[in-house]
Amino acid sequence: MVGRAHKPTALAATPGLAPQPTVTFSPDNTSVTAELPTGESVSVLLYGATVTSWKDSSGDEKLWLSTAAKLDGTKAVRGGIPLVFPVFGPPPSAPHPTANLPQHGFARTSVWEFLGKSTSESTPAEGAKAADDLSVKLDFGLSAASLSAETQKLWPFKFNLIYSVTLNPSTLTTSLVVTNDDDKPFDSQVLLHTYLRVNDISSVSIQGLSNSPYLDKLLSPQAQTSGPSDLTITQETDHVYSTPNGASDPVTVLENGKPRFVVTRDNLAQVVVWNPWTEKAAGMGDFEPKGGYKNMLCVEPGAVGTWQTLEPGDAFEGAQTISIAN
Ligand SMILES: O=P(O)(O)OC[C@H]1O[C@@H](O)[C@H](O)[C@@H](O)[C@@H]1O
Repeated sequence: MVGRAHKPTALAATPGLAPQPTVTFSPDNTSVTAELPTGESVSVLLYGATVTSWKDSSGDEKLWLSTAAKLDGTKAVRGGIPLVFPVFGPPPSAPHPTANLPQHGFARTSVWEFLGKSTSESTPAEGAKAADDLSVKLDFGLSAASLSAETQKLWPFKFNLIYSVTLNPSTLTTSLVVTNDDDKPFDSQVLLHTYLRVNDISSVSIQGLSNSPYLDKLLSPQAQTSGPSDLTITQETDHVYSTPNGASDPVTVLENGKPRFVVTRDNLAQVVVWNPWTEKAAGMGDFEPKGGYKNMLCVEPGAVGTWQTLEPGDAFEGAQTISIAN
């Protein structure tokens, strides 16, 4: 799909230097994988800059990916972390520049360019292993020029997106910078559509979304306010929370009362919680196994409550960090 003459390879081993992260391309050049010397890894498909895998040091997968997900660039990936831009959900029916775009926009169905990697290592705390501080960042880019002529016509703005995926031993950070390169303003929404892997949805609870205004996309009227209890998932769920303290409210996913993931946000005021449950999962051709809804929970930080209007030359940045809590 994407040719790349000079593939990055593992950094050369220098005697006396601590082992460094490796970055490798898949044989067909469609996906890039970074691995820390301690064994954690992350893989990103150039199609959509979709994170398709995040593993801890024991090889345990942290993201849910459908076994029927299309990874060949014919359809947005069902699972991992698809990237939503410039519109969340079905486009508005009222006249708006995003009105003709597909559901969740074009970022998740466009081929991104791999811009490079960087590594960092802070001074380790006394007694800590150097590798504990080691991180690797992969940068990806997408601009109007790389969209198909058809998509450029549907959304006629010059923009630049830089998506960075940073792997630390116990965290994954994904951040998006949107820059308006046009001479007119544009509106956009951003969402990081993270499919977390859980052992059993019936033992999951979610902290950090209580007493919060939210839209229930399955109900009319949609506007609701959550109660004081932790959220549990017992049926199809499609909620858009605007937490009281905005992006500074962390969201914790627990299983059997034990924290598994903590999601923190930067500049992303909303959190979508989505689980398709039985019927919706059954109706999605690329959702397999059908019982997979028991093993996934989408916790999706986003700026989707309103439109982010960017003036020419201005930029918007939003990020999530997912920490493994046990
Ligand atoms: O099937 P898609 O386009 O990937 O969307 C999956 C879900 O994504 C969620 O973010 C939306 O809130 C849901 O309404 C939607 O059904």
